Amino acid sequence: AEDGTDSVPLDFIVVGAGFAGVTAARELRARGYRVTILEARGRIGGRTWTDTFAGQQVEIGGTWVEATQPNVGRELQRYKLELETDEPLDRMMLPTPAGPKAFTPDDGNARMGAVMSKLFDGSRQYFEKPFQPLARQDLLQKLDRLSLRDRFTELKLSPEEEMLFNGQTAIYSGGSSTQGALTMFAQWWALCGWNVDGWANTTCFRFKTGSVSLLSAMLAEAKPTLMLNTPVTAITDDGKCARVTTKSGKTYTARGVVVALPVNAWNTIKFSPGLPAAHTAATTQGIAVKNAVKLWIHAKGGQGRVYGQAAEGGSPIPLIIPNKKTAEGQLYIGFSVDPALDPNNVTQVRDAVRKLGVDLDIIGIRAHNWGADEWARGGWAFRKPGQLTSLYPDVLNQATSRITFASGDIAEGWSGFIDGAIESGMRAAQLAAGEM
Ligand SMILES: Cc1cc2nc3c(=O)[nH]c(=O)nc-3n(C[C@H](O)[C@H](O)[C@H](O)COP(=O)(O)OP(=O)(O)OC[C@H]3O[C@@H](n4cnc5c(N)ncnc54)[C@H](O)[C@@H]3O)c2cc1C
Repeated sequence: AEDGTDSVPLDFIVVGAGFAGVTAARELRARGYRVTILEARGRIGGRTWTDTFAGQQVEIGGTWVEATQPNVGRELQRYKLELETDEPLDRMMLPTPAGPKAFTPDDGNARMGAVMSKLFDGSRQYFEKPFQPLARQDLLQKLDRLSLRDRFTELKLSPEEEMLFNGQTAIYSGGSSTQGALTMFAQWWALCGWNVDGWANTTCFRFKTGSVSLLSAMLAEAKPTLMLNTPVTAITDDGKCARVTTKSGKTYTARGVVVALPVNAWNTIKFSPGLPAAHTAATTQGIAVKNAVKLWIHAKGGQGRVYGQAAEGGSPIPLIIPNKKTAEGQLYIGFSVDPALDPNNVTQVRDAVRKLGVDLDIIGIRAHNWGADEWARGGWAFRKPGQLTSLYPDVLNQATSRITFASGDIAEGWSGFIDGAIESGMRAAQLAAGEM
């Protein structure tokens, strides 16, 4: 009876032990329910993964958080966890029509901030409430159809100006600025307080004891039955209860299920009845970017704390950000969305980074392709044109009376971030418990 496999149903099943699922489990437990978590991987954390590389604690997925993000801030206080601040940058290598050029961090950020202000001009109105992205749906109907590329075209910036930022719009969008919605980045800009210091702060602070330390603290409170290596294949709501079937053929019955998978993975589960139209559209289109690779690059000293950024199309690794020092040199975080790059090939990585004007003497690489990861099927969330206004009004609701979805990919505030995953888990627990 205790394991839900016979006639006595469990209270709640949470599928997926990333931040959204673990939060939902804790919140359901706080309401007095017993929770079982079914997780496909052999570890918790999903698209966050605290590990070790070059003798240092590193995050293979989501890394940076801020105490000013509402959900992260609240959790830091609750469990008395601390953040660590990255050392300041020595210099920024930014693209110019004449090639990469070194800027002081103040100058480089100010120049990028000037472009961002133009690109997202109007967002104080259309995202007047940054945590309620549909508050001004009236203003968003047309705007939400624009890609970031459409907005660049409309603005007619000088090549110098556009190059300073289109590498970022391209990589966050998944490869090209035509793929990502203007309103996605504009919402981040609004959440950052409409200024470039706020934006720079999104890549500055990390959990001192790793993202896994927050998850572990939450789990200690949630006291779930946690089943790792247990992929779920089918979920049924028969009106009386929810039935969850695992790959090994076991079936668990519960009063409700919180499905805390990446949106891109929803369509790997057989749902009966089938998903509502908005949920189906979301998982068919995908929200997280498909080819996301994050690389930890270990290089001998020499280049120091240099930040490098390419123009759109300028390098298979358009962004590198320095992280910790090691005994031998310096760790850098690189991002790529180029399927042609072999992120474990030192020569390819060195050549890609050289295009940013940074010459690294690489002694080690630790890369993870989140797009190719079968339990992620994508990296960070970045909505496509139209997705906010067409999907959010429905996808935030329960799918059926006993099936509720949670994911950082569909947060109202910081979607694409850990904060958004926690937010979504909080909301899903309320929905599942019948409080909304
Ligand atoms: C490369 C990269 C860098 C990022 N950088 C940052 C950053 O610096 N700061 C930040 O705040 N955010 C960052 N993010 C985003 C952040 O990591 C995510 O928004 C957040 O972790 C998503 O949490 P989630 O719980 O919604 O999904 P996930 O963490 O993906 O959790 C879903 C869980 O479901 C499991 N699962 C999948 N299929 C099944 C199945 N069939 N059965 C059972 N379980 C299943 C998965 O294994 C996983 O554990 C980054 C993401 C990536 C990929």
